[in-house]
Amino acid sequence: METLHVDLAGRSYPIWIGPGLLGDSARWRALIRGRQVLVVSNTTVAPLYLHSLAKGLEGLHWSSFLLDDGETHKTFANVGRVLEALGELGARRDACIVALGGGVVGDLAGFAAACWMRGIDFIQMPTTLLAMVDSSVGGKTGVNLPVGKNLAGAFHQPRGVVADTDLLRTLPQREYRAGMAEVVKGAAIGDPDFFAWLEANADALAAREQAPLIEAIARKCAYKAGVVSRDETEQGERALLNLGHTFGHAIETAGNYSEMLHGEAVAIGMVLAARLSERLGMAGAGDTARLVALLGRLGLPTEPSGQHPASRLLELMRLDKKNSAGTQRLILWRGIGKAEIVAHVPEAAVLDVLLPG
Ligand SMILES: NC(=O)c1ccc[n+]([C@@H]2O[C@H](COP(=O)([O-])OP(=O)(O)OC[C@H]3O[C@@H](n4cnc5c(N)ncnc54)[C@H](O)[C@@H]3O)[C@@H](O)[C@H]2O)c1
Ligand SMILES: O=C(O)C(=O)C[C@@H](O)[C@H](O)[C@H](O)COP(=O)(O)O
Ligand SMILES: [Zn+2]
Repeated sequence: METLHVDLAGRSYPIWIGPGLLGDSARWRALIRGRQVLVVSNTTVAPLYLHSLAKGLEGLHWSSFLLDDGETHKTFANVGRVLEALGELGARRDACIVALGGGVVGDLAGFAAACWMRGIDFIQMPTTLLAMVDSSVGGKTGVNLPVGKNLAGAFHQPRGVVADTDLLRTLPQREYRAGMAEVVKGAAIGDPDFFAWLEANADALAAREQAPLIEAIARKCAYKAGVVSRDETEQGERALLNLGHTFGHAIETAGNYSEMLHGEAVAIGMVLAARLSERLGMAGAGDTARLVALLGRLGLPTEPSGQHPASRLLELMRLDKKNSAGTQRLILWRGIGKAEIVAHVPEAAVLDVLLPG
């Protein structure tokens, strides 16, 4: 098992990564301070794993709330339903939410925890690769709105992250690949050695071999934990974790959150950001080629589907949270491991990379 930490003054928390952690309740139960627990999960994950979690909750006053499955259910209305479930539990300020699921469950349950009585504890129990390497760490919680992705939310850190890698055995292949996009992203932003390691281990990772998989999860989490510890609320460096996301979120929103998975949209978004960096003279074509090749070997898409007009995607990008006073701020790069925040990116150049061919 690997143990990492997010270091925040007075609110530091552990990230545990490895097999058998769901059954190791002696470890994670110590994170629960009160007697009341609401487990938030979904209709796919709960039948697989809620019974194992329940064994560790014996003696506590707990209930569960199950979301319907999918990104389209990461909504404000469902936050309201979780809050109602907390009301039915009679949740006090020392109650705790346990988020058992992928990034949709984790983001939404975390946001509900931030709202109930202005903030109660929650624990992230990620069950997808994407949630283990990214969404469970760092305290970004929230929901989608029809006009844009993650536009309502709060920074609210969990008490801890319990990433039981055994749970990945039931994860569908397409979801596994999508999680790999966020692993590649971490390396592409700031860790060229990790990128080279991913290139060397791409076949083993694509084949879901356990040892390199656990190493990849731990390396990505260590990278993200460092960034979050230095810049919890995205005043600067943390924005780099958005590489590929301004494009990716526009692609997800244009498809009403149902055409493409988050990780797939991010993979395409990173390639578009790399091409834009080339066009602006910041990076060379060789770096884009390495990125495209690695994503391709991991089974990820690297080209937009062409289903949505470039003008529509550009319009959606204008509502990105990183923009200010009419200025498009994007995360671009100077090559592998060297991402930068760039303001005043000319819209014509953005449109150029969005246009097909
Ligand atoms: N907060 C953050 O920092 C952050 C970071 C990255 C992504 N996100 C968000 O995360 C979301 C995407 O998360 P995701 O990729 O985990 O998607 P998801 O939560 O929709 O889960 C993917 C699918 O896998 C299923 N599933 C989950 N665990 C399973 C398991 N062990 N076995 C079988 N099936 C399983 C789910 O039911 C779902 O169908 C997006 O909303 C994205 O915006 C947030
Ligand atoms: O943790 C972060 O910071 C990230 O940006 C991680 C992203 O992978 C993630 O998709 C996040 O939800 C995006 O946040 P947003 O603020 O751009 O909506
Ligand atoms: Zn992401």
